[in-house]
Amino acid sequence: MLLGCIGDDFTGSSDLGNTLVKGGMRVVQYCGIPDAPADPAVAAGIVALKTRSVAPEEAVAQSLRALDWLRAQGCRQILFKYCSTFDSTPRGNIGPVAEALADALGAGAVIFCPAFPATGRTVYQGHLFVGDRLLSESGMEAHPLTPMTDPDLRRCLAAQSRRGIGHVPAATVWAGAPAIRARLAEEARAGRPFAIADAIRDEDLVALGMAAEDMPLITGGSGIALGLPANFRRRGLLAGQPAGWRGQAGRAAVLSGSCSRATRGQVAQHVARGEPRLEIDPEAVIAGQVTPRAAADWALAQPGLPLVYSSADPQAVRAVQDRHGSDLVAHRLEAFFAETARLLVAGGVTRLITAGGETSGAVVEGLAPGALEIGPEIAPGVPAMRAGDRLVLALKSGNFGAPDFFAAAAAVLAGETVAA
Ligand SMILES: Nc1ncnc2c1ncn2[C@@H]1O[C@H](COP(=O)(O)OP(=O)(O)OP(=O)(O)O)[C@@H](O)[C@H]1O
Ligand SMILES: O=C(O)[C@@H](O)C(=O)CO
Repeated sequence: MLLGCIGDDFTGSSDLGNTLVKGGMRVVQYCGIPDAPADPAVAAGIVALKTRSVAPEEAVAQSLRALDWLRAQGCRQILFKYCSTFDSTPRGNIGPVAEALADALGAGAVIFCPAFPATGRTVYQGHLFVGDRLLSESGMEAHPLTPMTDPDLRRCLAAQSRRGIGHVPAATVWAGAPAIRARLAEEARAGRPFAIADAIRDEDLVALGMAAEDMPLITGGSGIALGLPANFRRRGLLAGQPAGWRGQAGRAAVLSGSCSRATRGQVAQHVARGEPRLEIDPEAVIAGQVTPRAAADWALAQPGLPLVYSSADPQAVRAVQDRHGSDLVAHRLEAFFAETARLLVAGGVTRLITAGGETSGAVVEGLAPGALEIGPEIAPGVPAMRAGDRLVLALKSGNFGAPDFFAAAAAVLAGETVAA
């Protein structure tokens, strides 16, 4: 294994896998820390954790265990993947995890760059933008777990880290890898080893990756991996391309617990196409009036692409959260979707599509597939994945995908090529 990656959530880890596969690496995503050695043919291994919003101490402990396993596989470089919207709280977990990894690896200067231009996330003057809005005006300021109210990533990181915070401005990034390296060294000498790097185009991320070639640790969104496969290729450590994707025939189904604007648009499109759908009322789940068994039986009896969804608009979400508390609602719905997924797979579904980071995490933990082989891209940030001989998956982050995402995912999972 050349590159060892630690992801702070499951869908975000598959987003990173997507970037690395497009760069020509064979990539496997491990759901949790494996207890056996990796297949030696894997070029990049991603240990997917669910550490984005747990206590910092827990996130650090799990990340260090993941690091130990990755180092035992011979990795030459470690990448810590977090969200392209820098999802964190004033306590963490980006700062504390990065600090612990930097200490363990003896890393000096460390790049921090969540930019993902293909999905509108760019960093300029140390500030994070989503499209043409600052992060703090993008909707992320109202996130239920990790509200992002400060778009200045230098201040965000300073609040959750004991290291000095530096900056690599866009003009330096545009000057190329040697200039970036010089700036990082200068920042480290001045006591600012954790450097927020500007990046507004893919080329900027490639230049940052090239500059980080000899660094033991690099951190960012999936975009920060854009330049890394070429580093290994230049050194003769990586050759060829991963084996072609083998699609999976058989029944498909979609489970959506994401309430993001993008997902609600995808649900609306699915409904408009006349595809079968079953809306799940959280009240009915909490009262035990709707069961996973009933939802799975309904889906298994449908032709086409059945969708089971609780996706709802913000007012409806708030109303049920006000009645029951957001933790209880989330917990019940996630358990509902995890059990429905298990029943669907047991009932013969071979292509499963899930929407929402937490929802997908619960489903994957429920299915316990161990390792997921990353396949081709369905949409920016979302790859097809194989989980063993009979099951293929697509795990969609809430904000990703075009309105026809569900149909596109079912087609790619079946091995069909779809127009980009
Ligand atoms: N109708 C609903 N009312 C209240 N909560 C809901 C409802 N439907 C889903 N939820 C809960 O809302 C949360 C949605 O989070 P999830 O991470 O799955 O989606 P997301 O936030 O859109 O995705 P991402 O984290 O990838 O951006 C889950 O905990 C889910 O159980
Ligand atoms: O970086 C992103 O935006 C995604 O991979 C993700 O982590 C969403 O939760």
